[in-house]
Amino acid sequence: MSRKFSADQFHLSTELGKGSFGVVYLADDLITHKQVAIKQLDLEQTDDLLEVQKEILMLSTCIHDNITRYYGCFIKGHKLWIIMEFLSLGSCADLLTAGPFSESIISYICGNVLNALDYLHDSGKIHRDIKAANILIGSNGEIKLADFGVATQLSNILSKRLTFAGTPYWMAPEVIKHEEYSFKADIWSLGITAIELAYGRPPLTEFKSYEVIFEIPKGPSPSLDSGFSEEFRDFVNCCLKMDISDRYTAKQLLLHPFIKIGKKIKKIDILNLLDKKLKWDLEIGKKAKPKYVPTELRSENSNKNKSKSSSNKGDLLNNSNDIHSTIKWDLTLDQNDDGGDTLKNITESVKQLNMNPKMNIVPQSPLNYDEKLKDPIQEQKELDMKKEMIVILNQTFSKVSSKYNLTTSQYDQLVDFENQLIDSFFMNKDDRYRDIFSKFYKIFIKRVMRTENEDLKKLVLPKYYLSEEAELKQFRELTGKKADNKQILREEWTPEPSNRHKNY
Ligand SMILES: Nc1ncnc2c1ncn2[C@@H]1O[C@H](COP(=O)(O)OP(=O)(O)OP(=O)(O)O)[C@@H](O)[C@H]1O
Repeated sequence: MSRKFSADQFHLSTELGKGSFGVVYLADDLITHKQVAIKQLDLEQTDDLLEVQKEILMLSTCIHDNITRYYGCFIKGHKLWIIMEFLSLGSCADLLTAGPFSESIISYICGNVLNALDYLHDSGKIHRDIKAANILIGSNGEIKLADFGVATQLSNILSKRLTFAGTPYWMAPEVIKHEEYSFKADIWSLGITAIELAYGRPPLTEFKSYEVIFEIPKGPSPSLDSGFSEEFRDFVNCCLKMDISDRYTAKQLLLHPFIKIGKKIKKIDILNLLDKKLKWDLEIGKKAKPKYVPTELRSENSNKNKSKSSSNKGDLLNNSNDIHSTIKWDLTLDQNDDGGDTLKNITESVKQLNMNPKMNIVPQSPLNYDEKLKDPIQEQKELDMKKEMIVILNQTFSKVSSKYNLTTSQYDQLVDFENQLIDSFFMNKDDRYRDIFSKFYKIFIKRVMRTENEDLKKLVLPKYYLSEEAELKQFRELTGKKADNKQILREEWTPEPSNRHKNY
């Protein structure tokens, strides 16, 4: 029997994550005293909502150990609230940010997802959106599929007003070609997900999402490189057969030798993924997720409190808490279950990191990228880049030291700073980690440019940025137009951009 819900019975707290269509929050159910996850979707068109509600009602009858429970849904204001089981370790995609998974963990995850798919396919249902972001992990290491059906219904509705609905990297060729497709489309997506878990991203990410829809049907099927075991490579090949009739079923894949490898996985192995993720978040200085702010409070919060990327305009207050509050929150959640020992380990490692912020923890992916880099041309390229960076740093150093007459301690500190810069780009040769550092610099500079604390701005930003920011401000005031980047400014403001540039 389905329960009736109302918004008043839920106390929403931290944001758990964002998807294409909405935001997911952790909430306390004040009636059952249990924690649930609530997905809030901004829906402007209410005419299709009945369909979505029916779909979720159907989902709530879907009960399986490897499928996230959907308890029900209701509409509040212009939002649809979907109430579901809370899985405290989040999604595989969340944990994957700290590095690819080992083969045995991938086998364990695939085995569990296959159990869910076998159940769904036997009952005539297709998931349609298998990917790491839709595989959730509970505090006991349990693996559960989420977003089943809901995503499809909603994307149908939302695509009427959005140009972009979903991401095609996991889509089977027959789905892209709009051919008739069956439950075998889920098997293709599982194969792509297995590759995603092994490399940290699905195949073909070098293409934009609108380009990839032409690439997938062309073939050949993606595959794993020879660094992986024979069993794993064969498993992926069985999932990724272009010809649907050759593609294995969930039942057949459950008997595949690769799936046996995951049977020895223990809860601690899964919890270690969380440990690694927490360390990684700490390493990159990830901030706590924003707290939920009820709609009624929105008007009291000025525009500057808006989360820019959120589709729920004005919903979120930027949280001033630092990373430690996230970690504390994560740990308290799990303290109620029987994972005591592992949690102690996590607490200890986090404590150590807090006491010694200089402790050098660089998250290592299970794949050794140094090992993988055997190509001599690539190695030479690496060496050349490093040499060039050192040359540039030395030139910078000598310019700074001659201009500013450094003390011994300033000199030492600059040397440390230089070494850290080199390490951040060359210690780990995986592009994703390097990319994080360059993204970090970019966002940091942008944020400082926007601060109203002029002293801080002057302290951190070079003169070039300060002058440019002043010009942007003047441009906005005079034209009433928003100009957020150099390009717009140059196109609309300066007649001869190249000359202006020479002034700096
Ligand atoms: N039941 C849940 N328990 C815990 N965390 C959840 C739960 N559901 C979702 N999340 C978190 O919220 C994030 C966003 O979920 P959501 O389903 O909205 O989007 P998605 O599946 O990641 O992407 P998309 O909607 O584009 O398919 C997830 O990646 C996960 O971190």
